[in-house]
Amino acid sequence: MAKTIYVLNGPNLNLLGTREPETYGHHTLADVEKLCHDSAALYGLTADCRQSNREGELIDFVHEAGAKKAAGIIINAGGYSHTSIALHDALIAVKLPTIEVHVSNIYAREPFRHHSFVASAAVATLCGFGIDGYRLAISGLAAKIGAKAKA
Ligand SMILES: O=C1C[C@@](O)(C(=O)O)C[C@@H](O)[C@@H]1O
Repeated sequence: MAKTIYVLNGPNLNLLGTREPETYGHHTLADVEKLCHDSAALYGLTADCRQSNREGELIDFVHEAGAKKAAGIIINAGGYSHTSIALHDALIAVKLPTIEVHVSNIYAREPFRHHSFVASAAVATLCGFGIDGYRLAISGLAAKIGAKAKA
């Protein structure tokens, strides 16, 4: 079974910790990535964590995950969630189980955040749990792919 999950974070998520802490909390991207490494390890999986502020680079990461036959993708595409048909198409193209994450509850925010192009390419979306959403997403992905928790 494939062991690597790609954890992709999009634009401005490198600013977690200092960016609008009232909305996104005080945890940093480094905290997110450590949480993902630790959460994946519980299931014998490895998290390959990437962040980019560029749409094309995120698409390249999705293609790479597909080419390497990764076990799945966890993605917070940030603002591109609401705009990027190209990212949606890339996720559909690689056919990997994908879980969408948002730190904030996008449905309790401005109407322009209520639609996500990523959502329709994903198995599930988690939003509003803060950075714990990444841990929950990895747990959900592990269940989906049949990766059992290590004793
Ligand atoms: O950049 C982000 C972060 C976000 O994806 C979240 O994690 O809550 C929500 C998006 O609407 C926003 O553009």
